Amino acid sequence: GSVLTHTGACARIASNIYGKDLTHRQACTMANTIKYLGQEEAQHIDEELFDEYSFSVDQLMELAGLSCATAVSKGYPLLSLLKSPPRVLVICGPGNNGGDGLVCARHLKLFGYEPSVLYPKRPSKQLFQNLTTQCEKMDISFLTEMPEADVIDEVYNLVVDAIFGFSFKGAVREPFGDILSQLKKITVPIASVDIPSGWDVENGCPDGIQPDMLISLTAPKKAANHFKGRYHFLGGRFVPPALEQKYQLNLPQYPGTDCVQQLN
Ligand SMILES: NC(=O)C1=CN([C@@H]2O[C@H](COP(=O)(O)OP(=O)(O)OC[C@H]3O[C@@H](n4cnc5c(N)ncnc54)[C@H](OP(=O)(O)O)[C@@H]3O)[C@@H](O)[C@H]2O)[C@@H](O)CC1
Ligand SMILES: [K+]
Repeated sequence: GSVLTHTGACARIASNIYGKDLTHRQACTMANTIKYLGQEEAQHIDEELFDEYSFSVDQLMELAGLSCATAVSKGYPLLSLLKSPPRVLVICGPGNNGGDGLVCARHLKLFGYEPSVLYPKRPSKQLFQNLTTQCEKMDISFLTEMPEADVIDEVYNLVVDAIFGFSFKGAVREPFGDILSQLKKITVPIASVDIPSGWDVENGCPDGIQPDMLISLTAPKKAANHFKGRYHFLGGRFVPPALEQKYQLNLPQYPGTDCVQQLN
C-alpha cells in the first residue's frame, strides 16, 4: 500500500515474482510495467516514427496536442474552474514541444476554454507559422510579454507548460530563464507537456517548477520518476505495435477510444 517510485515498483514486483536481482530494464519487462525512456531513446523513437514509419510531424503533433487538451479537460473540467472566463495561459517554446502547445491551445478553445498564448521565440518553419495562424484565426490572443506571477494567479486558472520537451539540454537560456522563474512563483496549477520545462530529461530538477499535471507523450521519460503532482497522463496514442515491441515500451492499454489515459 505504500507509494513507490516507478523504479521501486518495478524492483519490488520483479523480486516478488522472480526472487532475484534484475536490471531495471529486465524488471520493467518482466513486471510488465511501462518503460520510462532516456533522452537518447526518446529521440531514436522520434526519428524512427518519421524516417521508418513515414509519419509527418504535423500528424503526430496534432495527436500530441489533442492529448494534452484532453488531459487538461479531464484534470481541470470547465465546471470546476474558480475563475470566469475559463482563461488558460499556454506558454510555447521554440521546438516541437511548443508546437504541441499551439495545437493544445486550439483544442482547448474548441473545448470551451479561453486560452492565451505566449510564444516568445518563433521558429521560421512553415509548420509553426501555420499553427500560429490557426490559433489567431480562432481568436486566441498572443501575449507580447510574460505576465508577473501575481497577475497569472489573478487572471488564469492554470498554465500549460509547452516550453521544452525531450531535446532540452544544459542551462536554460533567456528569455526562458525569466519565464521559468515566474512559473516557480505561481500558485495556480501547471500542466507540463511531456517534460516539466527546465528539468533534466532523465534526472529531473529538485528546485525547478513543480507541475500539478504531467502529460507524457508516446512514453514517459525518466524525469517522470521525480514528478510529484496529482495527475500523470499518457498521451500520443499513435505508436505502432511493432515499434512498441522493438523498444519494449510495455504501454498500458488505452481505455476504449480515448486518446489519453491516467497513469496515477
Ligand atoms: N516523437 C514523439 O514522440 C513526438 C514528440 N513531440 C514533441 O516534440 C518534443 C521534442 O521536440 P524537439 O525535439 O523539437 O525539442 P524540444 O524539446 O521542443 O526543444 C528544443 C528547442 O529548445 C531549445 N533548447 C534546448 N535546450 C535549451 C536550453 N537549455 N535553453 C534554451 N533553449 C533550449 C532548442 O534550441 P536550440 O538548441 O536549437 O537553440 C530547440 O529550439 C517532445 O518532447 C514532444 O513534446 C510531438 O510533437 C510529436 C510526437
Ligand atoms: K514542457
